[in-house]
Amino acid sequence: MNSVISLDKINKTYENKQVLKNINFDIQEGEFISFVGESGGGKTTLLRLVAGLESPTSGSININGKPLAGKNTIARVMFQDARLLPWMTVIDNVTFGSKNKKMKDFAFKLLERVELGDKSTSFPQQLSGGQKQRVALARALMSRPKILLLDEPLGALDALTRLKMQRLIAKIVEESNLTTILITHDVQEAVLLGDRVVAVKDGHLGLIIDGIRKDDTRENFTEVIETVQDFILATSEEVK
Ligand SMILES: Nc1ncnc2c1ncn2[C@@H]1O[C@H](COP(=O)(O)OP(=O)(O)OP(=O)(O)O)[C@@H](O)[C@H]1O
Repeated sequence: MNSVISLDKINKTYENKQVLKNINFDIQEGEFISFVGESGGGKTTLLRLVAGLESPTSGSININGKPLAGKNTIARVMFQDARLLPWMTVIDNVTFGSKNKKMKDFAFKLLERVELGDKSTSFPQQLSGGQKQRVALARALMSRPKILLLDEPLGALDALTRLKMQRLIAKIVEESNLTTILITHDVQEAVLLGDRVVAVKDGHLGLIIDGIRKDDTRENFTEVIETVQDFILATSEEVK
């Protein structure tokens, strides 16, 4: 199988602080990888490198076998805040204001997929937090990316909305065969959504474990969550 994302001996240093340490990791097409771990462990930095928003201090990132130079054009990022433009309607936020008929038709389809078909002419301030994130998801899908990078996108949502969004993201990612990286502080979310769950420890990929999407018995689910939680808690104590 071909790796869509391949990280080879990645190091990243900020102002003498080494944030990522010799990261080697391959992600296959259509895989969903969850990164969890202590705050400041380097998860967002890793995601920014894959997005091409920053470069590694050393090592290489290959996307579909080619070295990444500059912005990753087949990836889109979704953040904790939806970052919608308040003066534009929902549909214009998705099309970036384009009046092109084909783009608008596609944007409408995407809004239907995120169950917001009836909100296309609303403005962001008329939407709930979950609805805003769904617009952000539709906007991320507008350029038909192959890679979706999710930086704690559900972090600000209430528990029930979060559960609904998790299901929606899982469905859309599966349908579109998107290769996905999710950063989350929620271990349950990481295990539920991820084909693999990676606990990031002090700049290293500490624990790598299969999620439960393909093997979902309740017993296994609890076991996987506990393993990840134990690892993260042990990590925090060591760091202190
Ligand atoms: N642009 C920057 N300049 C200097 N230091 C930075 C920069 N970006 C990140 N860092 C530092 O790198 C470390 C890792 O940050 P990063 O945001 O990747 O961690 P994280 O695991 O995503 O944390 P969190 O879960 O809190 O978002 C932190 O110590 C942070 O202060």
